[in-house]
Amino acid sequence: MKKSEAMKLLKESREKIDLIDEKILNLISERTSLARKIIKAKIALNMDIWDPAREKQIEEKTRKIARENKIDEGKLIKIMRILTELNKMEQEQILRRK
Ligand SMILES: C=C(O[C@@H]1C=C(C(=O)O)C=C[C@H]1O)C(=O)O
Repeated sequence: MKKSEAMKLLKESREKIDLIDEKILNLISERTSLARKIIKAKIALNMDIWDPAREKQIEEKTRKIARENKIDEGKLIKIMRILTELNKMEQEQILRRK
């Protein structure tokens, strides 16, 4: 591959990653903001913030998608655990403000 072609390929790929990253971050924000509705429902249902059964369901779905896409299961699980921790933190903050 010529250097100029390589530079063009790198630039175009990074531009695509930038767009994907922006979508991912917006989706993370949307996912986290759902904590407001979820904690409201949990208060009415007298439910704990932490729901291990639900998190197990999410983990199993994550493992399935990781296998289907040949992505490291452990790493994808870690990412999802961060997202669930983020959501639980948001629920706890809302609860403390009530
Ligand atoms: C969002 C919820 O609260 C917690 C966070 C979860 C998540 O971020 O997916 C899942 C289960 C709960 O531990 C929920 O109960 O659905």
